[in-house]
Amino acid sequence: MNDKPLIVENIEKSFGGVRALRGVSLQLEPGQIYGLIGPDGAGKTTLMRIIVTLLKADAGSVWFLGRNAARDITFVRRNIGYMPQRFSLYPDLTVEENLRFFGDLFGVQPQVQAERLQKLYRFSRLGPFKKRMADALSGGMKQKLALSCMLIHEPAVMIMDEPTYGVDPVSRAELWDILKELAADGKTILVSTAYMDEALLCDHVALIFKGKVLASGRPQALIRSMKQPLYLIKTQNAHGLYHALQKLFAKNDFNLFGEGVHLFDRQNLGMDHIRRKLKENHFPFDLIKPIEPNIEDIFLNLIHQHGDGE
Ligand SMILES: Nc1ncnc2c1ncn2[C@@H]1O[C@H](COP(=O)(O)OP(=O)(O)OP(=O)(O)O)[C@@H](O)[C@H]1O
Repeated sequence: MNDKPLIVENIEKSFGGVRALRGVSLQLEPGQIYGLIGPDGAGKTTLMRIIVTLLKADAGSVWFLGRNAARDITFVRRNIGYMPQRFSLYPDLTVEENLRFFGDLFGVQPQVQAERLQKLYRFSRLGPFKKRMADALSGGMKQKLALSCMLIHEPAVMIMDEPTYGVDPVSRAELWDILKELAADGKTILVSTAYMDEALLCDHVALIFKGKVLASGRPQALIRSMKQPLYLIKTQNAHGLYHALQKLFAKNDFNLFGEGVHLFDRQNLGMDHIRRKLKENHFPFDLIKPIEPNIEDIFLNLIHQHGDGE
């Protein structure tokens, strides 16, 4: 029997006419941080709810530690940690009371709880706030408490739905440090995010869009797989340039970023040729230079290749 932490095979799920998942497959290795990267509505939450047995798939299967999840719901729920997007802490309980509540819920003995609380305080740095009401915590602290509540029964596999959503950058970095520490400790983590920069913090990512995995692999390998030259065209007027470029290039060739436009040179025109064209057409730009793609470039490129996912 294959006892990989998690195998997802060809999951399909529709809500009425909406195909939320169209044949999604993933395989997680022990101790891996596996990122599910995609924009709102890509299907990340639906997939996670199916994995943790809160929702039934229309087709396909989930294997959790070698067992068929749909047939062994109790085993899955006992051994998996799930942190939903809107995690319900008890606002009028303190940090410690929340942790103990979840400890009781998962049947963790009080003396074991006491030990685990100390460990959780250490890495969440919530120790000094243990008597504070959950409601009075900052957004980042609430997320760390939610994560700690999920960890009190020490699950081997964790499913986290956008744990850093809406959290300030410092708390985001702290949460990622915690995930890294957990993975180093042998825990397997499936984490979703809509923040592209977080993809680089994962060992492996699946780029998901409109219910389909467009690509999966190590983030750096995905970046290296991009063979076409990519140029940054810097400008003070990115929107103006973006619209102007529509006259010269196919819409799949360029994307708008804060500092300007990223242009994929699909036709191998070369930078000098492109620079000349921009000047001839009086397009507003400061400079053009070759750049390394980032994960967002890769994602946008894949979305375009798939005909915007349809
Ligand atoms: N209970 C439901 N009823 C109808 N449609 C749903 C339901 N749940 C999800 N959907 C639809 O399925 C698609 C995938 O949604 P899902 O919430 O899984 O995406 P997501 O990637 O998690 O995005 P978000 O971060 O916004 O939750 C969307 O089109 C959504 O509107």
